[in-house]
Amino acid sequence: MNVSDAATNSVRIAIAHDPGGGHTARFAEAVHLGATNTAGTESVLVPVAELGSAEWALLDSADAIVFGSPTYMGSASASFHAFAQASASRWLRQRWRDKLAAGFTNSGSKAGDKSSTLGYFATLAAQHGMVWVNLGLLPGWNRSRGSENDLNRLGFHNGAAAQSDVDSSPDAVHPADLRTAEHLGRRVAEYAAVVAAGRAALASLVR
Ligand SMILES: Cc1cc2nc3c(=O)[nH]c(=O)nc-3n(C[C@H](O)[C@H](O)[C@H](O)COP(=O)(O)O)c2cc1C
Repeated sequence: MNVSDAATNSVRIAIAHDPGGGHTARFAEAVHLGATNTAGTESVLVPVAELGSAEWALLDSADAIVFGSPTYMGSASASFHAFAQASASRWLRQRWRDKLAAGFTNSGSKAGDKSSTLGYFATLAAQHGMVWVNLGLLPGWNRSRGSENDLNRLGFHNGAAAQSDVDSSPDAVHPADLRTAEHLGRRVAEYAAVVAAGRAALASLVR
């Protein structure tokens, strides 16, 4: 069992992300908000460029890890890939096996090859034996009465995707994308609680 405490139903989510130039940091904070606003959840933001032993321990003890990065050149950033490579030490012992995983990304174009980044996160999670939590939202902004303010306005399924104009400041990120990221944080927190409760129930059966 991870840090979740079955007695208090508390679960911990770690958001392993590259804040990029600031836009992606806003979405990491939104995922964090969605998770912390879910009863019984602790959430921690872990910037992947600053990993010391304490930060690795946070990841090792989390019930769920949410991966996040800007999309640069059609994939996660170099900084995120360096983190993924460094996580091979965990992969070798399958240290993160059976944790939940999810992902989010942000890029300049509406599509912008963000699917590649989210797909990469899912592959990274699979290599670690983690269990992928998708976005769980129907696509928004795809009907005559739809609007860019719809949740999941960009229509992704594998994770939360955001678009920020390349000449905009991080203060100007799209509110619908922030709400979509918050939704992901909430969804991961809810599933982490379900898994923790299920494990506790199974453990009590075999006692
Ligand atoms: C090196 C580099 C590569 C980029 N590659 C892409 C890309 O593949 N697709 C895209 O839509 N935007 C791309 N962009 C635009 C960024 O994804 C966009 O500006 C994003 O909001 C940056 O987020 P950040 O402020 O968190 O770094 C790229 C930007 C840079 C600097």
